[in-house]
Amino acid sequence: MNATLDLLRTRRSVPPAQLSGPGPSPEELDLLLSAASRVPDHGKLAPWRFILIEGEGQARIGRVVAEAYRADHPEADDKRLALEAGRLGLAPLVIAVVSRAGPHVKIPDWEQVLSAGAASMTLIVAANALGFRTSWLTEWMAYDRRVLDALGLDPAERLAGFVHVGRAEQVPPDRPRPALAEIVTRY
Ligand SMILES: Cc1cc2nc3c(=O)[nH]c(=O)nc-3n(C[C@H](O)[C@H](O)[C@H](O)COP(=O)(O)O)c2cc1C
Repeated sequence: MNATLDLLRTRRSVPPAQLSGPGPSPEELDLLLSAASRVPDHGKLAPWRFILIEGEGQARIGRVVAEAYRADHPEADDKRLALEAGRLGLAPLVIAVVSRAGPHVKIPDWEQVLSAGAASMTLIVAANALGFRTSWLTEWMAYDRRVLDALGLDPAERLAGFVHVGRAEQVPPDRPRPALAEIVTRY
C-alpha cells in the first residue's frame, strides 16, 4: 500500500509517558514545521504559530503548571504537583500549536481555527512519517491563562493543543472507529 495511506489508516496516538528520546534533529524539526505551515489557509493569513518546548523550557513551564495547579488545589500533595509539573516534560519535544484566528473582513474566524487544526494534524502526520510517535493533547493547561501567559500567548490567541513528539517501540492497540455508514451520507 502507498506509505502515506498506510500511515493515515494505521496512525495511533501514543501517550506522552511512553514517548522517549531522541527527539527530532534540527533538520527533521525543520521538515515538520515546514510541512505544518503549508496547510490550506483561506486568505493566506497564517493564522497559527508554533512554540517549541524542550529541555529547560519543559522544566520552566512545568513549574508554572504546578504553581497554577497548587493555587487552584491547595490540598494537592507533592506527588500530584510533580505529576502536573511533568505533563509537558514527558516526551522529548512538545510543540504548542497556537491559533491566531481573529476578526477579518472576509475570512471567518471558524475557517482560521480549522486551519490551525490542519496545521496540528499535518505536524502529526509528518512526525509519524519520520518514524516518531505523537499525542495531541490539551488538558486543563491549554485553557489556563497563567500557563498561556507564561508561553507568551496574547489574549486573542488560543492553544490548538500540545503535540507531544517522541519515539516508541510499542503503539497501543487500535480503538473502535466510527462506522462510515454512520458518518457518511450522499446528497
Ligand atoms: C484538540 C484536541 C485536544 C485533545 N485533547 C486531549 C486531552 O486533553 N486528553 C486526551 O486524553 N485526549 C485528547 N485528545 C485526543 C487524542 O489526541 C487522541 O485522538 C485520542 O487519544 C485517541 O487516539 P488516536 O489519535 O490514536 O485515535 C485531543 C484531541 C484533539 C483533536
